[in-house]
Amino acid sequence: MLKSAIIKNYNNSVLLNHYTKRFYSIDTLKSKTNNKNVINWVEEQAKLCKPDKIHICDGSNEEFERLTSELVQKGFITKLNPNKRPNSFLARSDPSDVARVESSTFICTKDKVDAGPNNNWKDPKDMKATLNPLFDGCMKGRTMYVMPYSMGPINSPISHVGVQVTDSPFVVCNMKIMTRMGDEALKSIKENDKFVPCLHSVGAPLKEGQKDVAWPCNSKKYIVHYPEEYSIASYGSGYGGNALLGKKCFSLRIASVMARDNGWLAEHMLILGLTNEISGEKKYVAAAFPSACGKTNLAMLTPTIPGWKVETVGDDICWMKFGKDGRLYAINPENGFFGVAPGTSSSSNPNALEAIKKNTLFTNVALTSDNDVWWEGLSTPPMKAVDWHGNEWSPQSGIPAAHPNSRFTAPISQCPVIDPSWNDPKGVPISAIIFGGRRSSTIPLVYQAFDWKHGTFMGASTASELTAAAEGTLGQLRHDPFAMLPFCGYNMGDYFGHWLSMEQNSKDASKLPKIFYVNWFRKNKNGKFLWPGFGENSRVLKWIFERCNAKGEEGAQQSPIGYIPAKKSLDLDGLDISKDSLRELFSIDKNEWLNDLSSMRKYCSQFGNRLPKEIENQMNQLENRLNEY
Ligand SMILES: Nc1nc2c(ncn2[C@@H]2O[C@H](COP(=O)(O)OP(=O)(O)OP(=O)(O)O)[C@@H](O)[C@H]2O)c(=O)[nH]1
Ligand SMILES: O=C([O-])CC(=O)C(=O)O
Ligand SMILES: [Mn+2]
Repeated sequence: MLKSAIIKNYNNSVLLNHYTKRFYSIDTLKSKTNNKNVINWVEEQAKLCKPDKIHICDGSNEEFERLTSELVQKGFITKLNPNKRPNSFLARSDPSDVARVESSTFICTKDKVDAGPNNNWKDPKDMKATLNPLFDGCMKGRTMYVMPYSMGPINSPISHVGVQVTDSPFVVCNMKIMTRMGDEALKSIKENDKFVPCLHSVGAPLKEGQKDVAWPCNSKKYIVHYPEEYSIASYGSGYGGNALLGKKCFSLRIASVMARDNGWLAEHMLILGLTNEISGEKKYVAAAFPSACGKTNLAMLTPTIPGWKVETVGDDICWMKFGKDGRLYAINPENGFFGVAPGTSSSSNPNALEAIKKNTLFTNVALTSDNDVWWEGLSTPPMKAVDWHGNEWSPQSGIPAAHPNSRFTAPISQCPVIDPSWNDPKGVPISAIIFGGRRSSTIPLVYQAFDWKHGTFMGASTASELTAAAEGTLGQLRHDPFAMLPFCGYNMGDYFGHWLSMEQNSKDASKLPKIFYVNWFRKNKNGKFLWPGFGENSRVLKWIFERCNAKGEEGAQQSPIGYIPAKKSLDLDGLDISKDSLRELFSIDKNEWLNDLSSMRKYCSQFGNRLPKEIENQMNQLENRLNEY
C-alpha cells in the first residue's frame, strides 16, 4: 500500500518535492552543483526512466570498488586472480551485444541532408516520439547512476564536459576509467556552463521480484544523436562504443559537429610523441585508421630502430584546436584505453600488456584455470579455459576462446610509455597527420600528400577491409573517409569541406601538419603480409619525421599518387625483407589505382552538391597523373 503510494507520487511530476525528499541523491547533486540545467536535466531523466534509486557518482576508487564487488557478489562479473591481475575483472556480454551497431545508430537533424548519406537519419521529433515510450519506466527496479565527466584534462580550453545517466553499474566502472568522471568534473561545470546531456539505458527494467541477468540489454537498440542540440540518447546496449557515451557518441559524433561549428577538428586518431634521441628533437603525430586497424598498436609502438622513442598521448580520439602560434594543438579527450584484446601480445604490443596488468576491465575474453585472462594471439593456447560464452573450451574446440572484438578497459596512466604531456591542458603541437586502412592490395606502405588539399583528398579516399569492430561481412572493402564513416555526426561532404577550410582558418598554412598515408596490411599472392608491421613501423615513422624537417623533395620521389620514399631514404637497416617484397610493397599499379578512383567517384556522387568542388579537382588531377604514368 505504502509502496504503491510512493510509486504513484513518484510518477507524478507535480510532486517533485515529495520525490526529492525521498531520493536524497538529487539533494546530493544540488549540494554539489549550482548549475540549474544539470539539476533540471537529471530530474527530468529520473521522472522519465523511473529508477528505484539515484546515485550521484563521485568517481572515487571506493565507488569503483563498491560497484565491482556488488557485481561480483551477484555473479555478473568475475574477479580475476589478484596475485596475477589486481583489481581486475572479466565481464561476458550477452552474445548479441558485442560491438557497435551501426544499423541502429542515428543522426537526427531537422533536414535529412544535414545528416548526409553517411548516416541513418530520422527527424528529431519522430525519433523522440519513438524513444520516449521506450525510456519511460526503463530503469524500474534499477539504480540510475549520474556521471558528470570531462572529455580532456579538467578545465583545458580544448576539453568539453558531459553528464551521462545510466542504469548499468558496469558502464559506470568503464566510464570511471575512460573519462575524468565524478566530483572534479562536476565542479568544473560552472553555474552557466553548457554540457552534453547523455541518456543511457540498457532497456531492461525489472518487474518486482524479477531476477536480473549478468548482462542486461534489449534486442531493440537505438544509438541516437541530436547534433542541433548537442545531445545523446542510447538505448538497449551495454557494449563500449554504444554505451560509454563519452567515447564515440560525444567525442566523435557530437564533437565533430561542435568542431565544424567552431573551426576545430574532432577525429578518430591516435596521438603519439616521436623523439629522435640523438638530436633530442620531438614531434607529435596523429593517425586515423578505421576500427581495429592498428591505432592502439601504433600509439604504443616499441621502435625496432635504435635512437628513436615513441610515447603515447592517446590511442583512439584526438581533438585539435589552433594555438596562438597558428599550429594545431591536440588533446586526447579520453582517460583510458578501450583496446582490442586479440592479437595483443608481448611481441606485438608489450606496452599494452603492461598497461593492463591491474585495474583493468575485460569484456568477452577467455578465463584460464588460474583465473586470469587469455585471448587468441596472447600466448600458446592453454590446455583448457572458459570461453567468452562461459563454456568449457580447449584448443580442439575449433572456435575462438575470445570474441574477435573482445576488449580491455585500462587507465591510460598505466601505459609505461605514456607521454609526459598527455594530461597537459595546452595539448601537444601536431607536425604530421597519417591516414591508413587495411588494404591487401593497391596501396603502398607509405606516401605523402603534395599539400593540404591533396592530403584532405587522401583522408577522404580512405577505404578499409571490414573488421569485427562493427557488424558486417569481414574482409569486405568499404569506403571509410578519415576513418570517420561510423563517427561523423553530419554530412560527410560538408566534413570534407570543413577539412579543406582548415587551410583558410589557419593563420599560416605552412604551419599545418604534413599529411601521409600508410598501409601495413598489403599482402603477397600467397596471402601473407608483405610488411612485418608493429615495431617495424618505426621505420616509416622515422621517414615521416624526416620529411617534416626536409626542404622540398629531400628524401622523397614524386609519383602519381604523391611523394614516396626516395631510394635509401627509408631506413631498412637490419630488416629481413626481400627485394621482391619491397618492390611489391611500393608498387603502384595504374589499373588498380584507376579502379580505386572510379570506386571513389561513385562513392562521392552520393554527396551531390555537398561534395566540395576541390575533391572533384583532386580526383581529376589524380586521374591525369595516373594516365601520364
Ligand atoms: N599485420 C599487422 N597487424 C596489425 C598491425 N598493427 C595492428 N595490427 C592488428 O590490428 C588489430 C587491431 O589493432 P588495434 O591497434 O587494436 O586497432 P585500433 O585501430 O586501435 O582499433 P579500435 O580500438 O577499434 O579503434 C590487432 O589484431 C592487431 O594485432 C601491423 O602493423 N601489422
Ligand atoms: O567504439 C568501440 O566500440 C571501439 C572502437 O574504438 C571502435 O570501434 O573504433
Ligand atoms: Mn576506435
